[in-house]
Amino acid sequence: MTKFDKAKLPSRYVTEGPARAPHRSYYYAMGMSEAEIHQPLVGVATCWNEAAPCNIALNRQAQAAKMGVKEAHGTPREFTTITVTDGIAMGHEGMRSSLASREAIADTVELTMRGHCYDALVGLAGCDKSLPGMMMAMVRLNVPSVFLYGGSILPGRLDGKDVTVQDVFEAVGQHQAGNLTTCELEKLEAVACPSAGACGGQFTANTMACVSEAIGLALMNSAGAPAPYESRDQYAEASGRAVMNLLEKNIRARDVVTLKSLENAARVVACTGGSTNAGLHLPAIAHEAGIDFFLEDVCEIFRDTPYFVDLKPGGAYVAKDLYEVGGVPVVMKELRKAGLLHEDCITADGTTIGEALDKITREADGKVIYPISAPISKTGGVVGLKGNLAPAGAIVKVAGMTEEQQVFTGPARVFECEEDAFEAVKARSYKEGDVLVIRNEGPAGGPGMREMLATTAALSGQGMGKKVALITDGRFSGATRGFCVGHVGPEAAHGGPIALLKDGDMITLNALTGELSVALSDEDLAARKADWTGPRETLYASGALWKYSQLVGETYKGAVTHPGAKAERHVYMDL
Ligand SMILES: CC(C)(O)[C@@H](O)C(=O)O
Ligand SMILES: [Mg+2]
Repeated sequence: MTKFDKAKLPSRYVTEGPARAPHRSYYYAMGMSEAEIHQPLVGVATCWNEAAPCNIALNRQAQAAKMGVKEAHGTPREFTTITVTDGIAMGHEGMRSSLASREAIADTVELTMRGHCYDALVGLAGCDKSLPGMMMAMVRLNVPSVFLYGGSILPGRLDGKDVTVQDVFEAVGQHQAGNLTTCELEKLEAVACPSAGACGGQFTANTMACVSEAIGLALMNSAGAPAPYESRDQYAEASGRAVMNLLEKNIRARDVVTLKSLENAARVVACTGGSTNAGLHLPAIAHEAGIDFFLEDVCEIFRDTPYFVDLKPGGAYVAKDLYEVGGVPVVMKELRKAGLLHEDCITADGTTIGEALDKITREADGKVIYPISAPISKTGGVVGLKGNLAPAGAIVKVAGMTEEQQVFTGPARVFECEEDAFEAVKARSYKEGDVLVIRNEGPAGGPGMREMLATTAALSGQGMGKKVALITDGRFSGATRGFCVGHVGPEAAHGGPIALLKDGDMITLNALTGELSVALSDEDLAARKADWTGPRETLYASGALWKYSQLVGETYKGAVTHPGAKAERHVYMDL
């Protein structure tokens, strides 16, 4: 006997009454028993595929999640969605599909859930866009939901040192500069990524994995264990049981994701020196709940959050090291000590964050996680900027940079797209002191807001990462380092000031005061705007990317494809 009142669950539309006999026939066809058909139906969405190591371990974990659902008298129904893997899409046209895939993932999970009237959702994801896409679907549907990260990759080992894919991207620059032989490059590429799992530093996937715990959608500590560890499967099973508990208590995704829990998530991004992409994904998740939590709100949190977790790319350690010293819960305990955490938010086990943290006995180890009272730096590893060059804001990761390195003035060197900039970097046709400007790479103008690790890593690899600055209306990888300012808004395609820059304009970037400006008066900018010939024509006149370019909204609001949506009028069946 199930303790769930099926008459109140969405799945009754597909399993109950004489009119649903044909529907039940399909379930019998898949080997389900009568009892299983009449239990709650739980969608188990995974992003498993063979595109990249990030998602390859999800299938195993999904089976464990399904066991957990079954143990708690639910019937799991597994389904998959798409992914685009940034590491492989990087540096070419393919990267335009990346951010657009976040929306496709949210949409496909939503449509599958709606079409089959599932009652709850366990979502497993392992890569940069699949994590926020899955969380967006949970908040959009507002069903009882538990998120589970697929886990990070193990670090590679070369010449007695841990290495990650970041080293391989940067090795391309060393190779271009003649400081690395082809043979050495090949040796590195063969060992840098030794297992299943998402990129190992505090890059975008691990940043969003930390967010999943901090925001409350994932069980505490579930993000930490690397993908190949079968100990992850205990969390998967527990996630399956947890979603049934939430269903019983009718705790839904929007009870968990609130303004306060978004603030908790932003704190964790800042104190770990996380990916600037969180400046897009947190507003996008908030948007699904009808909450205005824009880039400037995220940056406001960053401003007074100490940076105290020493992770790559700014710092020394990888996700596995963080896990070994206690993971996100220990980080959150430090935030709590400084009064920087809302403890009353709900987490995936149905208790509050404060209650969940009370059960954690470990303390900051002082090496990977510093005590918040003696942080690496007093302000966040990620900073927001504004000024006459970015009236709608911009974002930069400063983790690992000294205060002197966070102020830069130099002449603009303008490129109309990433390829032009990469070629110039490859040919070393730029100078120390330049501010490289890459425009027409915004969400609508790219289209797709490409991530530019190939170019920024090449600069670092050439040893020029600290000698130039870079600004763009596109975005950066979590593995990008150097003074690289992204999300400059409004984007060039919308006629933002970045579209009006000319070579030689003097640009000032100041992460200490939060300024991004160009030495042009309002009159100068207005005169240039009057002469502006309009957005550059993109390559895409049809298909998914054209559709995306037509629908996508502004960067500071998360580059969502339905900026006018009214989440407060949301319906999922009659929940
Ligand atoms: C390839 C990476 C490192 O995953 C990157 O895409 C990121 O955003 O962190
Ligand atoms: Mg990425």
